[in-house]
Amino acid sequence: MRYISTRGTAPELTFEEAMMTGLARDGGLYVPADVPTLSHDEIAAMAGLRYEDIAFKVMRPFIGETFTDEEFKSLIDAAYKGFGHDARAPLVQLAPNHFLLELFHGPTLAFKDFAMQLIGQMFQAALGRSGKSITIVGATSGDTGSAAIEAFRGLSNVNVFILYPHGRVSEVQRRQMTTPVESNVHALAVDGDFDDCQAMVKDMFNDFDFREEVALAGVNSINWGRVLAQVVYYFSSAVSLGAPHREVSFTVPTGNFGDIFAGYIAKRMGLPIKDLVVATNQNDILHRTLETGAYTKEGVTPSISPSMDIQVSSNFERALFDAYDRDGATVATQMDDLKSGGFAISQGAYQALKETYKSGRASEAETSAAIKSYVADHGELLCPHSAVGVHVAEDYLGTTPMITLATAHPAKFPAAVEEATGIHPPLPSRMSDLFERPERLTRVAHDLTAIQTIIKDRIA
Ligand SMILES: Cc1ncc(COP(=O)(O)O)c(C=O)c1O
Ligand SMILES: N[C@@H](CCOP(=O)(O)O)C(=O)O
Repeated sequence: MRYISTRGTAPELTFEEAMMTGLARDGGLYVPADVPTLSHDEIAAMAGLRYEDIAFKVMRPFIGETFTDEEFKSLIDAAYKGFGHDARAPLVQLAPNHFLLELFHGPTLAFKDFAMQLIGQMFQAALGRSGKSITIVGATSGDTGSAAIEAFRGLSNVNVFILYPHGRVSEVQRRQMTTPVESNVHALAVDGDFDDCQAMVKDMFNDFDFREEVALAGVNSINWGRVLAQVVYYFSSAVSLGAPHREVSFTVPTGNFGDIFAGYIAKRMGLPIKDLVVATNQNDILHRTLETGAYTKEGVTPSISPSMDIQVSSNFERALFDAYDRDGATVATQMDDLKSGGFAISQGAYQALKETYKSGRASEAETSAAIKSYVADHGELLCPHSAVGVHVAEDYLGTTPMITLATAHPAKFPAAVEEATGIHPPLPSRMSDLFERPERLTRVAHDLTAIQTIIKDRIA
């Protein structure tokens, strides 16, 4: 299995190389040269299996020779053993044809744990073999950062620096990043928004001297391993509702487009998915793009679903690459145009995107109303991101079962949940002292060179 860049000029890599490399050297994102498929019988045989066993069957074709089967199975088992639910990703029925996929039973209470816990295991195995040390630099709107810190805290051969937008993550998210005591984790509060943080991380990858000097690695969804691990729960949930014998649809609260792109990969692998619905909050660039064919940046407006406050949606590049029949030069040109405000997608590529993705948006009022009505009518207390999902999904309910992804636990966003319902969602007991733990963070300006200096000084 080889991996190629969405911009067409970086070297082809193996799975292990792509995982450890992060961003391609031409600025693109790695994708598999060919997407492997699973037969109807292979998918049918997943019925009744443990989540871990489905994970092995789904991911094995992508990893080449990186791990033996036995090694890979034990990494998967280790990744999910700390989850607070035996099913790992349980399905809850909301209405006759509407289901909620709870992805918040991992250690940091968001769907990021599914990929980050496994990436943590895979990185440790690969670094153990090579004897190397690395510096992970990540950007977060709240959840990737806490999941990454949890997965890598205390490791002697990994330093983790997380850039988050100061004042724009929830207090629980911030404390999850700032209270771990291990000296290898560093929370950097940036004066800017998530897009600024993500752009600086990509700039660090494009600064080849810095990249070599600190042995830079990425755990954002830049990293193909992140997307791959998220493909699994599309299979586990669809199979539990009768796939491959019947179709299912998914609605996915979307920001950086990694999660819904994982759903698209599941479909390419042979899972019978009817609709893949992109659900955005008021920062609705993806919905507007799918409505108009023009990707046009506007400012980010802080919302009650802060993890989706994103305008430059990293994995949309992977979607464009396929929509343009894998023409890396065209993708590179469009990504250049994005720096100066946006680009128009060609008619053929736009049609391809429209055939693959449907979309909708939830305003702030609609999000709050969904939080309120789903607890009142369905007994399900939702986080604001999941509420965006169910609100949008309602427009697509029909005869095909719809699965909406619940991407975070309501207790990560207590202010928005309490405002909508009057209910204060409690944190699980293992983190009930989160608000008593001392915080450790560094305030930084939106200044790439200054942040690179901090990173170099800290790892020296
Ligand atoms: C809780 C939550 N929901 C939804 C999203 C959007 O997911 P993606 O960036 O993969 O589109 C994020 C951030 O990634 C998130 O943290
Ligand atoms: N919402 C994310 C943003 C980063 O997304 P990623 O999937 O590329 O890591 C977050 O919570 O940080």
